[in-house]
Amino acid sequence: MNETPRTISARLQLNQGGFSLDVDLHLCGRGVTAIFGPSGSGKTSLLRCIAGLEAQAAGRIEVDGECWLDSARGLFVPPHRRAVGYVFQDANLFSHLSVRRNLEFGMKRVPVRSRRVAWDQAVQLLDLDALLERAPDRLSGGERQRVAIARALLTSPRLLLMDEPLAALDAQRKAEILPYLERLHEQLDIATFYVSHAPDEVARLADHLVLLRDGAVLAHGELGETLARLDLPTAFGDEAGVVIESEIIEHDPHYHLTRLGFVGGEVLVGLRHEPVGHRLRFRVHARDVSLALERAQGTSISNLLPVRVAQLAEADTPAHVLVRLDAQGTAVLARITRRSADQLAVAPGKQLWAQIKSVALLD
Ligand SMILES: Nc1ncnc2c1ncn2[C@@H]1O[C@H](COP(=O)(O)OP(=O)(O)OP(=O)(O)O)[C@@H](O)[C@H]1O
Repeated sequence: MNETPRTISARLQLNQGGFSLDVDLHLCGRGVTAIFGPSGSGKTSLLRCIAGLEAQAAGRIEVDGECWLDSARGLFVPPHRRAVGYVFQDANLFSHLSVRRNLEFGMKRVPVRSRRVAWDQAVQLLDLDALLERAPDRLSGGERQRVAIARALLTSPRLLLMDEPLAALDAQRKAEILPYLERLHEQLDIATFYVSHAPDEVARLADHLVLLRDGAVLAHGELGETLARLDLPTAFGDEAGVVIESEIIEHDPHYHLTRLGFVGGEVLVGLRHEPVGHRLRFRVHARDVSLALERAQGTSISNLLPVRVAQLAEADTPAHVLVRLDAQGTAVLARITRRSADQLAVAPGKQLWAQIKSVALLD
C-alpha cells in the first residue's frame, strides 16, 4: 500500500505583528517543493502553519485527504498529531542523549503499525552506523544535521518540512550533505517542502517551486517551467537560468568529454564517471548563453543549439534584455545586451543559434 500523499492543499491566513500571510496552494504531494523568497516573505511562517505551530492560523489544510486544519469547522489538529517531520536550520538534538537515543526518540512517537520508514533504512540512508553511540557535541555540523534528518524520517512523516537545513553549514559541509538529501528523495517517496535561499540547492533538489513575496504566492509550478518565466524575479540577476533534465548518451575518453542528451538537443561536458543512460540535471545560466544568426564556425564553444525566440523582456539593467528561447521543446534563457538584440533583430519567432558557454552540472 502506498500511503504517500498525492495532493497537498493549504489555504492559509495568518496575521502576526505587521505581517500577514495569505496563501492558497494546491501542490502535488510528490517530490520536493522548494519554497523560495526573500527574507521576511513568510517561508518559515508557511511551514509553521502546516506543522500546526501557529495556533492563530485560519484556513484549511488537507494532506492526502486528511484534514489538519479547517478553521470554519473549528478543526485544529495539534502538531503532534500531524504526520510531519520538521528539520530546522540547527539540528536541535538532545545534547544529553546519544545519536541512537535521539533517533529512538523520533521513532517511539509513532505506533508500530504506522511506521513507514524503518530504522535500518534511515540509518543507512544517512550513513549513521558509525555515529550511533556518539554524543551530539562530538559530531560535526554536517553529521548533526544528518542525525536531525534521520530523526525526522523516523517519525514516518507524510510530509517532510525542511527549513534551510544547510544554511548553518559552510560550503564544504553543504556539499557533503547534498548527496544524502538527493538519495533520500530518490529512495523515499515522502513529499518534502524545502525552504531555501540558495538557488543552487533549489536547482539541484526541487521538482516544484513556490515563490513567496510579502506573505503571498507570486507563482508556483514545475521547477523548469517556473524558472523559464520572464515575468518573475527569478529571471533577474546573475542566478537567472534554467534547469534541464538530461541523460548520458556517450563518453569520449580521448577528449575527456561526456555527451548529454535532453529533449531538443545535446551538450558536451567534462568526462563523467556514471554509465551511459544515467540521468543528470544541469543548469544553464542566462548570462552564459549568447546568440548568433548562423551556426558559428571557428569557435571554441562546442555547445550550439538551434533555437526559436519565444519571448523578450526587460532585464534588470537597461543595457540588457532577457530572451526566452525554445530549443526544440526545452526552454532556455539568454541575457544579452540590448545592442546585440537590435543587431540580430531578435524578435519572437526568429530562428537563431544559441551558444552555451558553460553548463553547470548539478551533483
Ligand atoms: N512571532 C512573530 N511575531 C510577529 N512577527 C513575526 C513573528 N514571527 C515572524 N514574524 C514576522 O513575519 C514575517 C515573515 O517571517 P518568516 O520567518 O516567515 O519569513 P522568512 O521568509 O522565513 O524569512 P527568512 O528567510 O529571513 O527566514 C517577518 O516580517 C517576521 O518579522
